Amino acid sequence: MPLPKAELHLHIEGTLEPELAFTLAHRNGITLPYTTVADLRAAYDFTDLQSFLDLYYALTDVLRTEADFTDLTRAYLTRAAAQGVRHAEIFFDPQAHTARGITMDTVVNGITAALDTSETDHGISTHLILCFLRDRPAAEAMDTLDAARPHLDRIIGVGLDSAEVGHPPTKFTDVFAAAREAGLRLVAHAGEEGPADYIRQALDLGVERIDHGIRCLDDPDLLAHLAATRTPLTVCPLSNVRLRAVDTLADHPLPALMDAGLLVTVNSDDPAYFGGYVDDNYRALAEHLHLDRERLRTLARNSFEASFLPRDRKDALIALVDAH
Ligand code: HPA
Ligand SMILES: [Zn+2]
Repeated sequence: MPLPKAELHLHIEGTLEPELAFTLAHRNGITLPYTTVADLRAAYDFTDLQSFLDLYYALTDVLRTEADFTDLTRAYLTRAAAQGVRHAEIFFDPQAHTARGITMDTVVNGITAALDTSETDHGISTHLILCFLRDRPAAEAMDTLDAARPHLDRIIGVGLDSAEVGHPPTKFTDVFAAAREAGLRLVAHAGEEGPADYIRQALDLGVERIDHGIRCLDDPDLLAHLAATRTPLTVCPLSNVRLRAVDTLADHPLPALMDAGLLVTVNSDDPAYFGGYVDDNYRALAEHLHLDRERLRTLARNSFEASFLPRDRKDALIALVDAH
């Protein structure tokens, strides 16, 4: 059995497997520009974040109805259970859908219908995090937050994703202040392709976790600050290699981040696109970086520690790792 763990960096749209993409395209009368699953998988040859995002956004077009979002989320939860996931904090990108005329209600109702049965079906507790697309205007992010207000009982926090370079966190200072005012938790992607300074800016927005964050190694003072404050990083090793933020798994900076005293977690990001779900990431690290069992258990404990669960739930889940 895989180690019990939390997944804290997972884009639900990034769990769309080619088979389900074809099923939903057929159901919705959409013709994809690919004829077979193999043909589509062959397009998963990315050179950077943008080349991935182009395909990721193109394929979201098959998601049209509540049932589509429910099927997508159910498929993820089924796979996550087999990977030892006991708690998942799931990102979604409403602007990728509302920009196509799909309503916020359709997206949130569809996803939460699957989350509602996750504890019973899979023993996985869940939280939902709304991400703003940083390459779109800040005013649109504010409109997105307003459109989500009727659903805030189902959304624990907000994040920031999409094309990083040229779209610094400071662009979203007002939106993040409004989200905090609404009682939401804050996270942001920073330091994936962008510079260490974007991590500093994300901290200035008030975020509690940094998604990716690997570029903090370029700034020793920032590294020391992240260690001292126990600010979690949600690191995604297979993603970093596929999007060429890191050359090979053997070169991945995860051990250096752990050795610097950071609260590092391992996550899958967009598993349908990057060649593995969360335990596949743990196993790839074990193999290529020779992480021993105790280091893997530390990563699993960190995943619960870095979650937005209440203290007693964290402790109960950490005890499962200890007993594993
Ligand atoms: O890894 C990512 N980085 C930025 N934006 C994203 N949107 C989906 N996945 C990602
Ligand atoms: Zn991500």
